[in-house]
Amino acid sequence: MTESQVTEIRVTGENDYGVLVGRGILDRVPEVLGERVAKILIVHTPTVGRVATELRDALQGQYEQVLLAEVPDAESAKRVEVAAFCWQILGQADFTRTDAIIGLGGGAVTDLAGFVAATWLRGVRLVQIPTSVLGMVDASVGGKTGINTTEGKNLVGAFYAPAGVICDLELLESLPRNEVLAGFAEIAKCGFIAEPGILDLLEADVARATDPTTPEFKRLVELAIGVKARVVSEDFREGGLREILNYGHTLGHAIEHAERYQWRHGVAISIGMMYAAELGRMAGALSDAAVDRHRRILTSLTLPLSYPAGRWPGLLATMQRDKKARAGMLRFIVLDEIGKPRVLAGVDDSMLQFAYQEIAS
Ligand SMILES: NC(=O)c1ccc[n+]([C@@H]2O[C@H](COP(=O)([O-])OP(=O)(O)OC[C@H]3O[C@@H](n4cnc5c(N)ncnc54)[C@H](O)[C@@H]3O)[C@@H](O)[C@H]2O)c1
Ligand SMILES: O=C(O)C(=O)C[C@@H](O)[C@H](O)[C@H](O)COP(=O)(O)O
Ligand SMILES: [Zn+2]
Repeated sequence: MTESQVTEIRVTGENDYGVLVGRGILDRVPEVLGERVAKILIVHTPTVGRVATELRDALQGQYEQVLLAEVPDAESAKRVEVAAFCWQILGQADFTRTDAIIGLGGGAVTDLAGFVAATWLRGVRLVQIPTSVLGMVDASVGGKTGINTTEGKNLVGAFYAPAGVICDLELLESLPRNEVLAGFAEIAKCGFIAEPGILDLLEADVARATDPTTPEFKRLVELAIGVKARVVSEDFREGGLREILNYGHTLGHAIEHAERYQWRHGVAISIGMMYAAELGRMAGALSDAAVDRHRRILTSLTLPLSYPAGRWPGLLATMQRDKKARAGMLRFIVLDEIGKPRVLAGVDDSMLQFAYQEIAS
């Protein structure tokens, strides 16, 4: 694929903004930033330093000041000390409410940049430019921003909508293959919870589906963003429906915490989805065939499906801090069938452990 159309997927409801998907589309940044912006802070990781510098150079003549904030890579960016480093730059450069922040990087950076934008002066303009598959299909799209704490994943944050999101598929050229595949955990998630067409595309030819240069890849990115945009448009603040986007995350986040945030999110979520599938089967509805489909698809993406047996007590303790828990009661998203998610609450610990035994290594 040499040329591609620019697709715009809109998030509506409480907020209204577009998610652009195309190739070589960073010239759309000023249009998405909108008028009146004078100063811009581009928050990025070292891995996309060259893109950040080129973007700054391209914007420099058009704005009063364009600054770079290079932050630590991956989950190390999602710490309060790093947010404070960004706040310090904004303070020292006198950023006002008409100035803007650009998040440029993987999901960890867009989560951090979003949180900084939400908190600086109680909210300044934010444009997200995700550079990983996961950032494009999920993290940058729905306005969930946040950082981790010692106690758990994403425990501090805000719902804060961007002015727009720019998914330039050319930026994926430098993304390592294992990161591409980790991002596909969230694409598969959208397939399991709402869009079985995603699963069909993955099953038809996983090599083409996961090759960022193919039309199939672009289609999958658009389908996954479409699922997220539809859900977020209906329930931005997670009053109910939005919880389905957390499929696989109750255990997945506990695994990330157990691994001290050294694992990729998508890798942990893969195990979490396999667990949720087993739980769905035990809760009485999900068929053996659907559970096997989870296993086949996640395996075809070379994602893991199991976690050591002895880790269960620690995982169970961490899951108590999951944001879906209510009054000390854990709640999971499970499927009755592919495309039919629901909340499963009030499950006793023995059933939870029984399901874990199915994925324990
Ligand atoms: N806010 C949300 O709704 C939401 C949704 C899903 C995930 N998340 C969060 O997103 C994070 C995971 O995102 P991720 O998988 O992108 O991880 P990440 O941000 O850690 O990026 C993965 C790795 O890829 C590198 N990278 C990114 N783009 C690159 C590029 N173009 N070239 C070379 N290297 C590149 C990064 O520097 C990093 O080393 C987690 O913190 C997760 O909690 C948030
Ligand atoms: O957008 C959502 O809502 C999601 O749950 C998407 C998830 O993929 C994402 O990992 C999110 O950050 C998890 O949110 P949390 O509220 O469980 O921290
Ligand atoms: Zn996720």
